[in-house]
Amino acid sequence: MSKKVDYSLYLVTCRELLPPDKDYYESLEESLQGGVTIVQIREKTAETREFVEIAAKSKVICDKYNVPLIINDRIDVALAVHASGVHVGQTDMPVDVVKRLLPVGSIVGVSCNNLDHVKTAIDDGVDYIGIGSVWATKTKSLTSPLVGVRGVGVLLDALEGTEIKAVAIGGIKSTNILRTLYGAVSQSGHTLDGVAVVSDIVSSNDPQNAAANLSGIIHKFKAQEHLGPAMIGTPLTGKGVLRQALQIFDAIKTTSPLVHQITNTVVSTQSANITLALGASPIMATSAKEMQDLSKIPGALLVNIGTLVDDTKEGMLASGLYANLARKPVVLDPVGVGASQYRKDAIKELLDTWQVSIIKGNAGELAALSGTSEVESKGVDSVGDGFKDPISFVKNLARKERCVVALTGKVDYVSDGNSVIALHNGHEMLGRITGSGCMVGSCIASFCAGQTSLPHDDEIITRGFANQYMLYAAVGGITVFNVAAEVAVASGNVRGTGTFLPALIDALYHLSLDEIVLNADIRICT
Ligand SMILES: Cc1ncc(COP(=O)(O)OP(=O)(O)O)c(N)n1
Ligand SMILES: Cc1nc(C(=O)O)sc1CCOP(=O)(O)O
Repeated sequence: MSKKVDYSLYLVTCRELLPPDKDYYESLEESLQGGVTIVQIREKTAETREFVEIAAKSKVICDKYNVPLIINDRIDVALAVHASGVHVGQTDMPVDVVKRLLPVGSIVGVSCNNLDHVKTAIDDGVDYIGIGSVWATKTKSLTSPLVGVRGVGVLLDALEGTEIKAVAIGGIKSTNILRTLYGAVSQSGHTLDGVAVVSDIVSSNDPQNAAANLSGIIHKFKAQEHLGPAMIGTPLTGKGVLRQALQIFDAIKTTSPLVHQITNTVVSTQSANITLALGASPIMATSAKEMQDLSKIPGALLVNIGTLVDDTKEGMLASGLYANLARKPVVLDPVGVGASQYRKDAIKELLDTWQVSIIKGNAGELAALSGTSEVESKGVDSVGDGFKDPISFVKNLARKERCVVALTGKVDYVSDGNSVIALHNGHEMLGRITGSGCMVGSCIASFCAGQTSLPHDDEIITRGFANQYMLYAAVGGITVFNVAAEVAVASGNVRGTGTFLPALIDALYHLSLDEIVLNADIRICT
């Protein structure tokens, strides 16, 4: 039976990281006052006597706050101070020996970096596992590969059906804790029981505040967790979704929100023009150096990897992180992700670094992103007829990535992990010009920016970055673009692909609410 332990904010101590003049015990007590729920004493250089002395004094402080004290590696020290348990690594004393030596009821935790470690930990019957390192860290030199946020989810899968708890460790700080909590999720929706932190608390001059900051984020996350991946409470209707999308369309026209777009060099100009035609305002900055400043102004961020280079990737990584911190929606267009290992690695890094609100891609791109070979791609194009069951595919991917997913094709499918909506508008001319998919991304991002001026249901918006409007934003962005294509061709001004693009921009510029209502074909699948 698992012991009742609150693993949510797990402090691992490190005297070497204390700020100059900061007393170790003072720092520990302040951390506890800030909301640390479990403490591990990790002394890598102390002599045994000193270790025992530190552990004994720390135990008195932890007892005052009714917080369990764990000892790193040293069973003798744990026994000497009557600690609540021990944490061991893969090369430390084997768990069965640890369990034999410690009093019954002691907490035993083990470090895990891969699936084999987790399987052994299950067989050994540990109480919790420490999964790491999730992010890069300067606190210790790592000998195993980084797990990455989404990699933690894979290890959580292996814990299904057990009562073993899991914390993530390594490089976790206030700037990435939300992504860590959100992104580390098993296929059935299990999330971390907590996060273990060293430097973000220990090296702070104000550890109480540092811990309180982390604790606040964890509690908010845990409070929303039971709400599950679904973002819309009431059953959807095609008309209802259209009404919401039109509301955003109207908001774009009246507020002209700024949309930050880091896109590819092939489509940059036409993406900016399509954004302007819709009524929003584009900003196409790419340098990592200005991302913090820029995150404050735009209503949404679009990241499109069509012509990815290392410098732009740095900008993308930074922009998403700052957008997350500013709670601005992030739209990801994984253009041609299946084409090269470089793109696959980049998408993994981006999705491990920030929480995305909407992922939009064709069947080949989304297949590559999700790791299935069901649909192949050729360059940036999808090959073949797409997924056998696109409805289940988008729903599952939305649940896995905790965002809205838009699968584009002859019919477009949009899901928030609960509902799936099929969009039947569009024209075959869109497939004959370059960048139509990228322009759809700009339209979706404009809708994401447009929704910020609308009144939000507080309870639902706090579910994360993908609030209830994200589904409508994806539907709205795709629908207006596709309806504009139909209107452009019907106008009689299109003589070929050369005249189609300006006619499309014109049609979008003049598109009225009535035209959208008349033409939009939005169907609820589930
Ligand atoms: C909660 C938690 N997880 C992992 C570790 C790492 O432990 P270990 O592998 O034993 O490495 P060292 O801490 O000994 O460097 C941990 N301490 N706590
Ligand atoms: C102690 C430890 N164990 C790790 C593992 O991967 O098992 S990473 C790590 C250090 C974590 O420190 P910080 O929060 O400062 O990054």
